[in-house]
Amino acid sequence: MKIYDSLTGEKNILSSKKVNIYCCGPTVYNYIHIGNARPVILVDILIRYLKSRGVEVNYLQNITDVDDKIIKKAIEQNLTENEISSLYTEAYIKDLKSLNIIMPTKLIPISQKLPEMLDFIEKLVETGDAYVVDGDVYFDIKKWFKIYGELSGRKVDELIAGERIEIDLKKHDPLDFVIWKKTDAGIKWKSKFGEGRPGWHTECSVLIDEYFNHETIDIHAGGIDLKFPHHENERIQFIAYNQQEIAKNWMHNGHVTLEDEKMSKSLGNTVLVKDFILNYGSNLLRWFFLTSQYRQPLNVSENIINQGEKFFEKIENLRKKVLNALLSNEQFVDVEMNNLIIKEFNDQMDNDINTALVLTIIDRVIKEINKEITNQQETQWIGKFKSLEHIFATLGFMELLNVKFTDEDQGLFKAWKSALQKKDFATADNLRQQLVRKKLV
Ligand SMILES: Nc1ncnc2c1ncn2[C@@H]1O[C@H](COP(=O)(O)OP(=O)(O)OP(=O)(O)O)[C@@H](O)[C@H]1O
Ligand SMILES: [Zn+2]
Repeated sequence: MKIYDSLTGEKNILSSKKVNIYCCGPTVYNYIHIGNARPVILVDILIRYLKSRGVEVNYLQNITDVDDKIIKKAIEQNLTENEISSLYTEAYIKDLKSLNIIMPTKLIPISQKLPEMLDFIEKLVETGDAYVVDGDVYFDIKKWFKIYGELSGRKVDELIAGERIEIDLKKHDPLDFVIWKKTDAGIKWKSKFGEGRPGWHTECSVLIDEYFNHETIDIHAGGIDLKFPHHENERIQFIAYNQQEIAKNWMHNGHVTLEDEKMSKSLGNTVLVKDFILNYGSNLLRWFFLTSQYRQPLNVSENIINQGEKFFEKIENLRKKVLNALLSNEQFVDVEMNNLIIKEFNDQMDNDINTALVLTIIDRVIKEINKEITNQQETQWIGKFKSLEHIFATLGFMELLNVKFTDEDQGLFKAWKSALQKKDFATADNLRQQLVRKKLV
């Protein structure tokens, strides 16, 4: 398959049978909003697709459970940092489950990897890639001027001018960033530099380095907002430490916006995942992300939610029609999935996960099945229906198109039809109500 790489701006071929993926996880000081769900669902769809093509996936995600924002929240709520981070880590995992996310192969709270972080930082100091000033440790960017900025596509002087980087007299260069932070507030660890905490950019580099055995991973995912400085800094540290790239492909998703403004905790314009699911269900959120190319911004609005609801009505109508056809018949010929449809689907997924076009395939196939059921073209529609089931499972929808039933259900259905034929409407009504309760009609 081809994946767009934000570093080179080109679509690279991903042909390996074993794929290592990392996606920056949440800072656990609040519930996640639907913007935060976009990278997670994107990676989930990618993983499900790769697995459907026989690829083995090793997927790591971090939990940032040490951070200034957590300390601030703990002070505000008169709780310990650990209480705050545990509460929101649990909430995050609960959200992942409600979103039908395949859990990462490993989910690591960064607080568990302090010795590894310190080893990493100490080595960077030894090699002259970092320097210590009064208990803080900074990454020294000057050796890396040639490649620093490549990911965000900006030259070093543009970065200095554009980012209004705070003047810090301790730094040798304005672009140097802290990798170990001296602190007297909040959780801290002892180190040879004094008591402190690791910097956020270092946490991801170290986790990747350790878990993937110093190897360049296949895909590094995350929202576009993390490109600079977070990913730029992750990359440069890894290169300094290992003399090789951190990732072969950088996969950045566009922002979810509300009234065309980035949804973000800091701006306070968030829709929480748990609230969205309560109101519209998690399938609708997944569908919402499928509607556009993942690199594009995506605006949430009443209009798009209405469109989503119509989409699921269409699926529900199809499900009932299929059930009716299946329940009315004793036997169906066993038909394989429709290979042409699966190929069309795979082709779009292979093209940098072109889900917007996948949705048009789904729409067309639904129309065809509806028509073929009406015309009783049994062998055709069953193959198409099976392909649709495969596509929905690969996209990670939950309980969609469920047409399972027991012999008893079929007995009930037949009794209803027979009562109708005999014009025994009282019995028919009663049987129908039972079928409705079982969602069979
Ligand atoms: N509006 C958004 N649209 C898409 N992805 C987003 C959005 N906001 C955050 N993300 C992504 O969610 C993941 C988790 O990010 P993080 O926990 O750092 O968010 P955050 O700092 O809480 O964001 P914010 O404060 O901006 O809401 C990152 O990959 C980030 O890029
Ligand atoms: Zn990261």
